[in-house]
Amino acid sequence: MHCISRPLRDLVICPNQETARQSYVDLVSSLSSSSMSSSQVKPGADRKQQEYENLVVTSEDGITKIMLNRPTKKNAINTQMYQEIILALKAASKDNSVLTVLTGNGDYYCSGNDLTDFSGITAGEIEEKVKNNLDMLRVFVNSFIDFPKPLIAVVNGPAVGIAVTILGLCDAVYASDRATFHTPFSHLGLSPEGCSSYTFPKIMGPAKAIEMLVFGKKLTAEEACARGLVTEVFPDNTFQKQVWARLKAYSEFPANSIRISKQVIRNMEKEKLYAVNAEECSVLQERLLSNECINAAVNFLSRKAKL
Ligand SMILES: CCCCCC/C=C/C(=O)SCCNC(=O)CCNC(=O)[C@H](O)C(C)(C)COP(=O)(O)OP(=O)(O)OC[C@H]1O[C@@H](n2cnc3c(N)ncnc32)[C@H](O)[C@@H]1OP(=O)(O)O
Repeated sequence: MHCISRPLRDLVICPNQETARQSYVDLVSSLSSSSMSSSQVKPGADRKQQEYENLVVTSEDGITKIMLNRPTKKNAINTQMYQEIILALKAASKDNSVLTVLTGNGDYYCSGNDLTDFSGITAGEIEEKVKNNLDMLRVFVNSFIDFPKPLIAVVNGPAVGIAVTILGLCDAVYASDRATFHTPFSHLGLSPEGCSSYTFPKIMGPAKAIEMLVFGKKLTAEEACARGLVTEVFPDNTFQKQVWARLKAYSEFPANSIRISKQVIRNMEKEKLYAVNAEECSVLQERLLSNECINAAVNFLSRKAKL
């Protein structure tokens, strides 16, 4: 026989409105007190700090903040930082926070992939290094695709390369009016990653996506907002105050409802995004070994070229 809990049974069969109302209250409180599973979140008041080499991660008022922390290198993402972001996202996906925020320390949001990553290795080692890095990139991008609760980018300054493409997998993007958005892949002999070959045409239409991803047009924050990549732009002098007040208000919404609604909106696309990510990484693996790319990296390292 099908078994229903006492408050629910009372609710279903009770003829008296008053008793029914009380039973409903009992049911709701029994659900919230006893059956909160580990995958459900409740807004936490915890504040914790885990040590990373290249990130500062804090949790407060239901918001976990992951701050890229290599300001002297414009927050360029090196191998260790990729791995730390993967770990920080994993931890944030399981913590009590309602929202997770990515931001940068200093004047840049992020200058993209660390172009010195391939320096100091021999010609014989390069193929293996590229393969390992691309395996890591695939896991990195998948951790954005899989992230179970709203992931918000607080873009405090210029963003380059992978720091821009990954925004297409974020759920909201708030930008300072000082921020710019630049994907100079062709300039570097590279090709799009972060699922941008799929998300950007969806967000802004193919012609505008090609202007960015193929021809490397750098956008202002207002232009990125007009194209739908950025949710809202704030004046730089009030940026932090306004954005954090907004996020604090959002973090007070019912946590499970927010998380489930994000998943309903995003989950439908997951399989497609995994496939796009795998294809982009496979194309990029060849690109990274091309003369076009090696020459661009050498030019940057020998200080002959920057953006
Ligand atoms: C894991 C798999 C591989 C994935 C590959 C896919 C690629 C994705 C991408 O992200 S492509 C984009 C790569 N990024 C760039 O091309 C930016 C390169 N940097 C610049 O052009 C400039 O540094 C700048 C415009 C970002 C800033 O210029 P400026 O304001 O004049 O500052 P500096 O150039 O003096 O920079 C200060 C300091 O930071 C170092 N730095 C900046 N960006 C990077 C970077 N991307 N990689 C490594 N280092 C970077 C710069 O060299 C300076 O260091 P120094 O003080 O000289 O030690």
